[in-house]
Amino acid sequence: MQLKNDLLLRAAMGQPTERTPVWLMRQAGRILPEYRAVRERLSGFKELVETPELAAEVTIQPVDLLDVDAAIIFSDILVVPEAMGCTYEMIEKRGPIFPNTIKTAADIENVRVADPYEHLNYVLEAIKVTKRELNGRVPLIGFAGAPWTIFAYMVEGSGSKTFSKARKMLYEAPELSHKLLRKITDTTIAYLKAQVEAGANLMQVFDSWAGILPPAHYKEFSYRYIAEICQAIQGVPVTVFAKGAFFSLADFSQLDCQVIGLDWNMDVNNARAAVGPNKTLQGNLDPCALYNDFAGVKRETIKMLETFGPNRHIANLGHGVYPDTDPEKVKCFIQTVKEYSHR
Ligand SMILES: Cc1c2[nH]c(c1CCC(=O)O)Cc1[nH]c(c(CCC(=O)O)c1C)Cc1[nH]c(c(CCC(=O)O)c1C)Cc1[nH]c(c(C)c1CCC(=O)O)C2
Repeated sequence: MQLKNDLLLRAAMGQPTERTPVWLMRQAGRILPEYRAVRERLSGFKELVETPELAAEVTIQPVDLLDVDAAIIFSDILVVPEAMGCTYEMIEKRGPIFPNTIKTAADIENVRVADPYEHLNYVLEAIKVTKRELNGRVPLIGFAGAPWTIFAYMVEGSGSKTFSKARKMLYEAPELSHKLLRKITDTTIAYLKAQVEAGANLMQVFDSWAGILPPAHYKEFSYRYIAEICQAIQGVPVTVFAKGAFFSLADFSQLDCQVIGLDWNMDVNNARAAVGPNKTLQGNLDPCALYNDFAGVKRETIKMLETFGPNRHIANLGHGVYPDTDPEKVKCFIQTVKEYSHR
């Protein structure tokens, strides 16, 4: 079906656009009272993720309420380790916990390469329902975690300041680490391909814990698997967002992907110089800039747009929007991008 608004896809491919497209990481979620209303009726986060009609409903909320240029399928990166046999629990106000972490060679042996059609069909169904209900209004973004970030959760068992258990495994058992990363990569490639087949228009790979690795480890245990994923996903643009991986931006220029996401620590001019002219950059306003008054939100947003310039840019925050952000400030950010970048 022909999209009525394909700004995101054209900007990703480096084609000219009338203005800069804009969406927000974590736009579907707690910033919207309408999301919280759906969520409160349910037993928990997982019921929402696993019920395609409800996942589609909250995926579309930001399109209706915030007027963003893309929807992102409501799910989580942690559905992948769950499909591989490591279930997670989402603890209210604390985050995810894995009751059984990966510790030994036998644990890694027991992890399976998941078939997305068997173990993640609820996400594929949610994509199909969302595409039908969006009716071509905006593109739908599919996503997965990068293998290293998924590995970090499977080994550590929860979020962590240091992820020292996960990083320790890279030193103590590099071959075993690669064995697990191999299984995660194979699952992720099949999963992303299935999302494309279900109708998603662009894929984003989240490497949320990229920034905790030394550059040499990043290259060996993360980058190479991301490169493989990029090569395997054809037919839709791919965005790689590796939070904190400023040291790898020059390597990212070699990836078979169209868009590189920048976090708010990254200097836009340095990033452009490292990545080169042939990729679109996405980002990178500090999520805290949205705690400003309206004039401040506008000012910071315009500053960001001027730094990136009009071409090969997708406006976004440098990470997910914080849950206590006023949706009116989010709207101000979006409207400012639309008005200011119009040409
Ligand atoms: C690391 C990571 C996770 N999940 C995700 C990442 C990568 C991006 C990033 O770095 O933020 C990705 C993610 N998680 C969620 C989405 C949905 C789509 C969207 O971006 O709008 C996406 C793209 C829903 C969610 N995932 C989660 C929520 C909040 C849970 C709730 O509604 O009760 C939502 C809306 C929970 C979650 N999920 C995860 C954590 C650490 C937490 C707890 C912290 C938090 O609450 O933000 C793992």
